[in-house]
Amino acid sequence: MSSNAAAISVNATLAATKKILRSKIRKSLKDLPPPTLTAESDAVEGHLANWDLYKGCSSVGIFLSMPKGEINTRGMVARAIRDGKEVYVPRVGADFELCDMEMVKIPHDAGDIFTTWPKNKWGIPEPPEDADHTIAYEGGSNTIDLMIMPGVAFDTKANRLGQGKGFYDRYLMKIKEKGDQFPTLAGIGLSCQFINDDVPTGENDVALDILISPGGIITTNHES
Ligand SMILES: Nc1nc2c(c(=O)[nH]1)N(C=O)[C@@H](CNc1ccc(C(=O)N[C@@H](CCC(=O)O)C(=O)O)cc1)CN2
Ligand SMILES: Nc1ncnc2c1ncn2[C@@H]1O[C@H](COP(=O)(O)OP(=O)(O)OP(=O)(O)O)[C@@H](O)[C@H]1O
Repeated sequence: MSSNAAAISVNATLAATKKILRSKIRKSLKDLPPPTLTAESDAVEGHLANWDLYKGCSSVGIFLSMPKGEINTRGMVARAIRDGKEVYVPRVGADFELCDMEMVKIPHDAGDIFTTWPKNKWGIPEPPEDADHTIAYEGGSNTIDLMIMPGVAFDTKANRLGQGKGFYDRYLMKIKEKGDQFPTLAGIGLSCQFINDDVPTGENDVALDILISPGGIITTNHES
């Protein structure tokens, strides 16, 4: 086998292994009773709120949760705004196939974005394209101190398995290519998403600095 063919086969195996793990965890998430999802989301919010790095940071990147099968971030978003942070959220834009993403600042007068902003194909609210929004890392400013990352699964070394489109991994690569400093990367999720087995990883996957589970903050030895 040529080295090129070998690399393709390794990547195919990696993608298949990730897919199996993704569907297993997605099933657990689907079966989670709504009161458990709410209680666990509140617990994660509590740990975030008490974390010194969060308390000291001025800008936070966070995702707006999907309607189902994902930790509910409404409370965390509202809290970060109340705490006076600049809060940035993803906008994936109209062409999903590009897998391109920006982090857009929530304007101070935005109101209840979960009800007023348009929803993308996954039911996630997104900042409207036509409004005059501030984009993170544009013109070398508006950087993000703390990036709260979604995931399907996280392992004990803070490796992350995402939704399988590579949006966040590509976004982080853009920051690196611009020569900007990485934000602190914190993965959040529900209990069934923190697994003892290793998450399969490839060369594009970026390990996180810290995990926040309903049980508390999990620090790692990972050097960012
Ligand atoms: N709340 C939230 N916002 C986010 C993310 C996320 O994980 N959570 N993203 C993180 O990257 C980006 C969006 N990426 C996503 C990629 C795929 C799916 C998804 O549900 N995909 C399949 C699932 C079924 C399957 O493939 O088996 C689908 O289209 O139904 C959702 C979000 C940016 N915004
Ligand atoms: N930085 C990158 N540049 C180019 N392609 C990438 C990059 N990161 C990931 N990809 C590609 O995107 C696809 C999905 O990657 P992967 O399965 O790692 O996504 P994920 O980390 O689960 O998703 P997400 O980051 O959206 O949560 C793969 O084909 C992968 O090769």
